[in-house]
Amino acid sequence: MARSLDRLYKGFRNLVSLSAMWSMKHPIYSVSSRSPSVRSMAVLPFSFSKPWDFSLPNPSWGPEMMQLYEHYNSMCEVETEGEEKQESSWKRLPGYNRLLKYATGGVYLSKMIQSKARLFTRNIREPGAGFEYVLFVNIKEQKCVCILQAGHLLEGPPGHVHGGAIATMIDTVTGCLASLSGAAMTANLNINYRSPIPLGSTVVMESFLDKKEGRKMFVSCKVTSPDGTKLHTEATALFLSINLNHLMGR
Ligand SMILES: CCCCCCCCCCCCCCCC(=O)SCCNC(=O)CCNC(=O)[C@H](O)C(C)(C)COP(=O)(O)OP(=O)(O)OC[C@H]1O[C@@H](n2cnc3c(N)ncnc32)[C@H](O)[C@@H]1OP(=O)(O)O
Repeated sequence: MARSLDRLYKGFRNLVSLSAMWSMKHPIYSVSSRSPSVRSMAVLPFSFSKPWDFSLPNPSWGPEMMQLYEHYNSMCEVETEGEEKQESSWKRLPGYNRLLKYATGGVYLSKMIQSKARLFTRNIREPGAGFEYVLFVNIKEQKCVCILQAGHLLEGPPGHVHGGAIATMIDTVTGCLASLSGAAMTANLNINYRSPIPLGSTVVMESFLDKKEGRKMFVSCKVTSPDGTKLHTEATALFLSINLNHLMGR
């Protein structure tokens, strides 16, 4: 089992390169004109044979979410300098509800633990109802950006996003950054909620690796409005790299 876990984590590391391939195979929906009624009726074409990539646009995505997606997605494209083609340091990460299963071609932790396990942030099937998000990473700059559209099932204070839902997404974005070079777990997460996030709105979450000391990774995160003028949330987190056996209680 330890060997399977090692293979599994190597698979996660391959996600970054896999993402480019995946986006070529799955053309983006046309979402230019959207009304709320169209959004609520939209149904994702879930496939039971192929993993569904939740980080590609669906009809529930509003104009701000789409605009930001297109902005970061265009930065993932191959850069050309004169005749030379250079791979961009930005990558879009595909988003699966069983990340480890689909990232590793069949070897997955969920099955070892429980076949019904699903990634917390990807388990609401109604498009637009829960966490609609896409993650972009810049390995060179050790930076992760998440574009989040928070759906109506994430309500905390009336009309606004629950603080726990915000914390979940901060943990996801910072955790993704910390896990790029190996498995890591959150040891500490400090959050300052500066201004409430309206339900249905889109926010930008930027995460940076501030410092690395042995197994410790100090990561920060900032949640802002799409134009960056309004600060919603700030956070710092400590992640510790782990041996995957840690999760198996060894
Ligand atoms: C995971 C694999 C998946 C891979 C697929 C990737 C998918 C990527 C996308 C998904 C994204 C989602 C990401 C979600 C990420 C979570 O939500 S993880 C879930 C929440 N976190 C947990 O449940 C962790 C529970 N805690 C633990 O398991 C253990 O306490 C830890 C954190 C692993 C640390 O234990 P340990 O390895 O035994 O470390 P320990 O020897 O106690 O301490 C080492 C050092 O760290 C310091 N330290 C430890 N804890 C703390 C603390 N809380 N505060 C300050 N310092 C501390 C110690 O003081 C010590 O310092 P030094 O003396 O060396 O200077």
